[in-house]
Amino acid sequence: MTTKPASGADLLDLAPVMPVVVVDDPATAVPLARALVAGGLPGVEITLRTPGALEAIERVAGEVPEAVVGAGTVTTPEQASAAARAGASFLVSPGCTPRLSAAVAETGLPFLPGVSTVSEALELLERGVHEMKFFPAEASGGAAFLKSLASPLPQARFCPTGGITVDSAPSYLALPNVGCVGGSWLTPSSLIEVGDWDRVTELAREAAQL
Ligand SMILES: O=C(O)C(=O)C[C@H](O)[C@H](O)COP(=O)(O)O
Repeated sequence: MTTKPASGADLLDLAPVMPVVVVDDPATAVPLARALVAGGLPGVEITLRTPGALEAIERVAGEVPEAVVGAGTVTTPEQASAAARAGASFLVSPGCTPRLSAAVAETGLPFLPGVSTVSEALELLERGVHEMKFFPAEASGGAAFLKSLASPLPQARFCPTGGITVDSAPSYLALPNVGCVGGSWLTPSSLIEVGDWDRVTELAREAAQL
């Protein structure tokens, strides 16, 4: 059983990569999570973009205690509470609004709110939130943007996500203000559809060593 993250800082320190997954068939979520854990990546962010996502979270939470399963693409207060009820251990959003923050606070779960500008990061820092997702990372300036924030906002730490690959991940991970990167490259739908869990484990192993 993996220790559950208690804070955003714990999430950033879990592993170098947070796999971001789109699950169409909830039955695939359990072998998928096991494959990621076998490769050395305990975290799995299941995006709330498909009808089966909440069931997938529920199954992983119940059947894969070694995994740390969370919900991604949390964009409404209702999704935040539904994900918590399904057993999510953390929540991730591509952005952040006051309503969403309030709903997430009620769940008591660690949360990575998304930002893509300096002012958004400053606003979170003002509220005492130091760990954030940087989304969409590549489209918003990539590693160069985050590098520029390290001096003026040294208290902010990021999980950049969006367009990152195994090749571009090291340039982010080398920065002092990056804890981990998020990405979907470990779990392409082509592998999920055919159930090639060994390949997912290989990709996870490669990512865990970044
Ligand atoms: O769903 C969310 O909460 C998001 O913010 C978007 C995801 O993090 C990205 O879609 C993952 O990025 P890719 O690795 O480019 O696929």
